[in-house]
Amino acid sequence: SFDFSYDSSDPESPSFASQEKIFKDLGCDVLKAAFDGFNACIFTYGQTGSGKSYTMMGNAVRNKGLIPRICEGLFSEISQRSKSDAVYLEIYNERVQDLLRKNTTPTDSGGLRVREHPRSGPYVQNLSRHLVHNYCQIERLILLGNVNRTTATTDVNDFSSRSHAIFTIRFTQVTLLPCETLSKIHLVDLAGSERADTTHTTGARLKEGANINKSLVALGCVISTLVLFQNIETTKKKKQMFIPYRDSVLTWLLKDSLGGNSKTTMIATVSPADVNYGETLSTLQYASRTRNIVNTPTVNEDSTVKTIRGLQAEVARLQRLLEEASSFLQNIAFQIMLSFYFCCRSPKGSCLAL
Ligand SMILES: Nc1ncnc2c1ncn2[C@@H]1O[C@H](COP(=O)(O)OP(=O)(O)OP(=O)(O)O)[C@@H](O)[C@H]1O
Repeated sequence: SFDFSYDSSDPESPSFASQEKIFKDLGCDVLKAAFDGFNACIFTYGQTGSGKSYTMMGNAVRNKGLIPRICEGLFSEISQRSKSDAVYLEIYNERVQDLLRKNTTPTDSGGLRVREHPRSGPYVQNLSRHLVHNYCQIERLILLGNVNRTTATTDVNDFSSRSHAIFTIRFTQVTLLPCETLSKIHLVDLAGSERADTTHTTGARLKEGANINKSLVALGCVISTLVLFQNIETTKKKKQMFIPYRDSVLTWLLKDSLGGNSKTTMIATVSPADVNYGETLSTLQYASRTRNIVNTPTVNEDSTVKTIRGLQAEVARLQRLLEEASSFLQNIAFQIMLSFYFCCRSPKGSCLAL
């Protein structure tokens, strides 16, 4: 089962799906979620060379992919009261690297450290964050990050991504005060699953391939456990279950997007070639399992803003009560005055009761 299915192998075919079509179907939902105050995520999964980077990034000039189009959409609708910042990282051989600032302080293992905040969740320490005001600024960041990203030539793909890349936009909106929402948009281009016998990799490429596969297995494991978790009915058993998010940096950073607070879309890319039958089947099985995950997206409001709004509602309620009480008192006063008037005007010894 699936929501959409696209064929982009032959531009002459009547069923050909352009980058614009993919954006209209999938990217617009991400924008809507962000403007409504939800977190959103799109990630691509598929074998090496099947078109993940093409779908996410595209050909920068002619055939823009989802990332530049989503950024364009965001800035075309953004208001004066919104602000955005972007981070761009890659996970290369299980190490996190900042794609927007090469000379970051690495840990002993050579990458940046991933930590977890009790409320806002996992984050990368010392990752450079860039305030962006318009599309040109964010486009520059995308291009810089793409230049820094680790790619290499394999037998299957001339520009094969050797790392998982996560481009994250934090989008804050201040609408009628007091209302502030923060949406995190994760746009993820995973490195492709690959078999050494088809890619003919050796040495460093082989090691990269092994690490790529390792984190994709960890992703698969998280997905399977989440599906099991959601099928369990008793809360006690649910509490005993452990979701192995921390088994890889990728799953740890995408914790919210997988079974958490996010509207997430998975794009499975497959090759039309029959030699790839096995990989295609495995990608579709992976996607089919992922579809069973139920996320719980909520609007991300600032807690102080929430408190202020609660207090404002309380003030409004008390004002209403005061108004009701004062009109009741006015009414009583009027009636007393009226009865006094009639008492004064009635014949001696009798009093008109109202
Ligand atoms: N729909 C498409 N139309 C035209 N060209 C495409 C399409 N999909 C992929 N390509 C081309 O195929 C090649 C491989 O695609 P891409 O690099 O996106 O694969 P990938 O899945 O990201 O691979 P890897 O996992 O190795 O990084 C690229 O040259 C890309 O431009």
